[in-house]
Amino acid sequence: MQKIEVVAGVIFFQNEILCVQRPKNKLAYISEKFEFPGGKVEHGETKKEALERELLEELSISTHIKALFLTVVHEYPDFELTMHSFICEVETKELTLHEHIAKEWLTLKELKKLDWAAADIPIVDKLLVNG
Ligand SMILES: Nc1nc2c([nH]c(=O)n2[C@@H]2O[C@H](COP(=O)(O)OP(=O)(O)OP(=O)(O)O)[C@@H](O)[C@H]2O)c(=O)[nH]1
Repeated sequence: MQKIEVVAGVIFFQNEILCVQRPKNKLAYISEKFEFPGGKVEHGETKKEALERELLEELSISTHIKALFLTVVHEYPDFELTMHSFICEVETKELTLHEHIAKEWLTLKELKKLDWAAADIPIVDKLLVNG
């Protein structure tokens, strides 16, 4: 099975976290799901470099990447995903959606109301436990 390695940012502005919605996709299980922004690590890049690049490309934002939060390995029907999530901070909510179709800034207790990609659920759960 195809393996994909992805980095994703859990981006805080004060006590709110940025959640972004993917566009429609032929794979129903990721189509229009919410996720933490990021993308694939390219050859020769560190994880942090990949995340900085993806956040600039997808959202036109620069973030302060603080620490690795959780690595999730999830088997989707068509590929195996390894996703490294990092806690990040921004100083402004200003951004532009270049690929996603919607965004929400939510507090921890609001996160569960969204329809998350399955691989993101362990990240959401850990955020809720850590409070
Ligand atoms: N970035 C990101 N991808 C996720 C998350 N959860 C999740 O299942 N994925 C899946 O990981 C895969 C890679 O994501 P991506 O499409 O953002 O990567 P990318 O921008 O480098 O892709 P591309 O350049 O091929 O379009 C997608 O199939 C996506 O559905 C998440 O929270 N963040």
